[in-house]
Amino acid sequence: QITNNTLISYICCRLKEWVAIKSDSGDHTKWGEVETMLNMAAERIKKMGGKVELADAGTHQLPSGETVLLPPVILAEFAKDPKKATLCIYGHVDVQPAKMEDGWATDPFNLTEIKGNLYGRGATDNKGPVLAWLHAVESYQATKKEIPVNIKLIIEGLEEVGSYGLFKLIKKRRDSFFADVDFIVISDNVWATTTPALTYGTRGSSYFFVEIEGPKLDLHSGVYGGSIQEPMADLIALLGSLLDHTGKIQVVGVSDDVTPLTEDERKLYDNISFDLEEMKNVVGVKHFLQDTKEEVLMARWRYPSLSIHGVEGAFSDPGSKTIIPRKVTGKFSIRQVPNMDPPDVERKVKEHLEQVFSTLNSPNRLKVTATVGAKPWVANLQDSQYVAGQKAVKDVFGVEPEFIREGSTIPIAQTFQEETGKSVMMLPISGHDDGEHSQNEKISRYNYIEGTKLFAAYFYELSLLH
Ligand SMILES: CC(C)C[C@H](NC(=O)CN)C(=O)O
Repeated sequence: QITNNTLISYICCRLKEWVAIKSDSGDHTKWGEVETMLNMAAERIKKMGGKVELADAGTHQLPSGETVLLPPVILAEFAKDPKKATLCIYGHVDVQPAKMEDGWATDPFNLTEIKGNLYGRGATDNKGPVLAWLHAVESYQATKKEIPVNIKLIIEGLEEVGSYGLFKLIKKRRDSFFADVDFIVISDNVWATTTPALTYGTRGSSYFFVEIEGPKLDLHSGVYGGSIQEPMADLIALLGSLLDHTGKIQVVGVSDDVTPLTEDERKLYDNISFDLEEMKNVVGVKHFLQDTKEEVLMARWRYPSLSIHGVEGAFSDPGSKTIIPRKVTGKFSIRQVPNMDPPDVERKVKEHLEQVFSTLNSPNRLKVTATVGAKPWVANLQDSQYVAGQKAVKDVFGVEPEFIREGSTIPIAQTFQEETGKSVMMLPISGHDDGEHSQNEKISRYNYIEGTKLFAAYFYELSLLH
């Protein structure tokens, strides 16, 4: 007889094993770890009786021009009953980079429980939720209950860099793997508050590399300083031209196509129990750029934003070094919303940077590369999946879910909807303070376990729609 506590320890141990794999997809030289993680997930699904294919995702050209082989994508399915609806679950097992030196309180790759929270890179984004889906399937198997829907899985290892190869794979498998799929569900985002939520929109994203190349070598600033135009100074001028102090993007025309806010949409914000003061404490800021709850949420979810992420090649170690770096690459991204179009945004950004660069009269070389190019996604709230999701939340948590959008990007969401023509819903189980991509990312035991129950209930509620 297995007790509840033993079972919970067991599923937390599984998350510990998954978090221990450093499947950071940001650096292509480390994609071996991503493959290890995919193989581990594939083995787990096989042990559960699933049929697994590690589908070839093709190749990808890096900004450097080098072509690399992509890690495979897991396409899996459990026994099929033609009388039941088929649900396809999407998730990813790659993670963002993480280092102790970034300011983690515990080793990011050693899942550590503190006061009911499980800390580790990928705990919430997205290894925890992927395992929760598998555990929901296993809960039916272990209790010898028929799973009320047919289950398919698509699990990738490059979501955090823009899902390279996945767009083509979905097109290729539209009439085979996806032909009998009725619903697609994704759990790769967070609640807005402590109330469970159903997500009906995510922002898209384009990621930019701005390279400035100057002298042949890094130079001594005492010897050459004052006599050459420094790449870093050019880059700072370019990066500084992108945003004003109110957060408004300065690239001409970039925000022109944003869908206007309707009264119906505005009303959706009234019922969200988002507390501005609490959120200020969670992130540690004195104030947001906007004043009201609605304005802050809209800025995060339904308007575009530009963020500057880093500079490669600049001196960034502790201590001082009197160097003029020869080549620096600035990195920033623009989150996009309906009806913005990533290729159009990318063209406007390149034109803007070239125009500003021309005013610097610099002898240095400018190169701008755009990657990701992920479209925003918005669902129809009348979609029947939302009825099933709403009921499942009520079954498990005893409350009505909040209907929210999400500021981050699930690159493949819109492609799923466009290419397969199937209904897509996001059913998050991650907490609003889980710190995706940040130091001390975590998932609470509560969300991990109750989230598993939510997924099991969702299978049941979905089957009632069919
Ligand atoms: C394209 C991005 C890197 C994708 C990434 N997605 C998530 O974090 C989803 N949880 C993002 O930065 O939005």
